[in-house]
Amino acid sequence: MITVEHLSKVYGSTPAITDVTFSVEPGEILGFLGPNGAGKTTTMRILTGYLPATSGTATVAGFDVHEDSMAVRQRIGYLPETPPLYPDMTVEGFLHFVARLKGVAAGDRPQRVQSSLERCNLVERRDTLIRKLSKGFRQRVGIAQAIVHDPPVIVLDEPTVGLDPRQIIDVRNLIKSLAGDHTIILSTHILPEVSMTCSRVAIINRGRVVATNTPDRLMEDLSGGAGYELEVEGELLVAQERLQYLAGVKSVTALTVEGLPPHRYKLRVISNPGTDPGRDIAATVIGAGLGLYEMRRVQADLEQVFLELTMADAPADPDPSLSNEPQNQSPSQEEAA
Ligand SMILES: Nc1ncnc2c1ncn2[C@@H]1O[C@H](COP(=O)(O)OP(=O)(O)OP(=O)(O)O)[C@@H](O)[C@H]1O
Repeated sequence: MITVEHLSKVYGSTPAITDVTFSVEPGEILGFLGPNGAGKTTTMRILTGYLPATSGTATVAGFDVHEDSMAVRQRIGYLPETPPLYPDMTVEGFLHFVARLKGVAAGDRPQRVQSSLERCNLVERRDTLIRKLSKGFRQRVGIAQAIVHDPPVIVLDEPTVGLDPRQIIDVRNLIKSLAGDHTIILSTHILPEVSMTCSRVAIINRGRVVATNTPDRLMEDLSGGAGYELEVEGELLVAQERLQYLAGVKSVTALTVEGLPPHRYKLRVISNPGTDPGRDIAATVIGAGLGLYEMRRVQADLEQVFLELTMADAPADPDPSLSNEPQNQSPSQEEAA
């Protein structure tokens, strides 16, 4: 549905994106994840036909974004970082206005407006002036204007920035409900956004795509996988040697940890996917006459992958917003919503 090949954009002499290539299949939600300034908005704006690329090509539903920019705009719903809303219009009036701008036939407009009001849970606010809406409701109006012409593709640039945790859950659920019928690209610098919402993720850093896969595969392939962390007393080499030959064990690494008592050290034992050698690990350590002071299961996580991919060549003072998810939000709240 969307193909991006070797796309580059240079502003003056500043390269914003370089050789970006990825594709999105029909019905997928692709998370475009990267720190601030990575090139997400630039890519979204090229895809939606608002900005010409310096080189490379991109197509949406078979149309070239540069050559057939009008055909592309008709097939894309775009929610920019700051949605273009008219504060003195009512929600319904604004959606009618946008439907007309997007070329929806006059006879179809009432049905299209009603459908996007319903999809975005705005029916009860249809007569409210936009300036009287909370930020969360305004964001829903932003999404409603993006889908009012029923485009096959939706592009959402940082759709939950500035929302409170409850509003974030509502908007994420809304986005998920749009998948399947629509193909969606969602740009974000918030990690949990992609694991909770997206079927696939492309990680972009300093203008280059550094990984693309499902969140699970990225974690499996790049974070080294799941396993156990042990605190052991005795001979480091004995423990390492015995553990690495156990069935189901992929690797054993000694960790550098300050402040441990003499002869104590920590080991990370990574298991092969689909195996759980925990029982054998404990038995082996004790069977070798070593002391086992702690044994803790470690999960592969997307944050580790993201940091490995984006922080390696980052400046000394990294951007603290990389994981600026509100702390009081949890997957269980999302489930309950
Ligand atoms: N109009 C412009 N003129 C010059 N440089 C620009 C312009 N727009 C963006 N850039 C630069 O291009 C790079 C990519 O910016 P872009 O806005 O695409 O990143 P982003 O990932 O969307 O970041 P953010 O999350 O902060 O919006 C940055 O270095 C930015 O400073």
